[in-house]
Amino acid sequence: MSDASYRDAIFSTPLDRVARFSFDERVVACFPDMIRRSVPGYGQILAMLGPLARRHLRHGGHVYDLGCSLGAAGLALAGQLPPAAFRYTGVDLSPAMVERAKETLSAEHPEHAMTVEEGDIRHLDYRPSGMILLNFTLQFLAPEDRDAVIARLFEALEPGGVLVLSEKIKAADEQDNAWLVERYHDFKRANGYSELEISQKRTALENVLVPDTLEAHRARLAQAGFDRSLVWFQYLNFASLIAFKE
Ligand SMILES: C[S@@+](CC[C@H](N)C(=O)[O-])C[C@H]1O[C@@H](n2cnc3c(N)ncnc32)[C@H](O)[C@@H]1O
Ligand SMILES: O=C(O)C(=O)C[C@]1(C(=O)O)C=C[C@@H](O)C=C1
Repeated sequence: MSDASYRDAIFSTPLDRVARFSFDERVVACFPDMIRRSVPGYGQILAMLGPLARRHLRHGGHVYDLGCSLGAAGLALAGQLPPAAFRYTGVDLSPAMVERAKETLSAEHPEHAMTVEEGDIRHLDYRPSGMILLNFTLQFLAPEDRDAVIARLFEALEPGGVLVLSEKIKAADEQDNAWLVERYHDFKRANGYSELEISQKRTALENVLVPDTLEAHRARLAQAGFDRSLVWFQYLNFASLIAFKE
């Protein structure tokens, strides 16, 4: 199968200097395994995209998947909806991700209208869309860039459109946050990651993945113009929101 991947062992040996995390060739090669073992609820979130599209996307509408990585959301939609139901554009900044995503989508779903392009979601010339997915992508943008991107997505959405925003989050209360982070590390241990892997990955993600609180996300969505938003999924410090443009 074209999405077969290696087991993630990137942080398994001691590194003299832990480099900033980046979506390079090594990460691409093990990404399906990494994200499945590192993001609580990842599979459940993907499994709801088809049902959400059935409810909120008009037949044949356009879907953006921003920071699409290997196109997992596109694969999930194509597995659940017929080809005429939607058109899909995946966008990612990492050339290695884009190359693999293109291969996978065309090999597995040649009958679906799905394209993947290399681009920076901060500077994209957005076309009108009925559904926009940001599945664990906004967290990688510099905090000061986030408001403008969400505002542009609101503009790009057609009336009746929805934004699905999945993110690693932090709790406003320090004690609650510490508990969630510790249980998240337990989740990683249960999925086979060692103490060394957990701590080196944590270092690599410092100042690269900067989580917001759910309150900050909802305030940003409201500020951008979204009429309503709600958290439809949460598993430890990972959550998914849906925001509606009336
Ligand atoms: C955690 S991954 C997303 C996972 C993916 N959405 C999924 O469901 O499997 C984050 C992705 O965002 C991409 N990314 C980060 N900053 C970006 C930007 N400014 N523009 C486009 N893509 C970006 C990264 O290259 C990476 O592939
Ligand atoms: O491993 C972590 O600590 C994570 O936060 C998981 C996470 C993410 O949330 O995007 C971080 C980087 C990889 O893209 C895959 C998963």
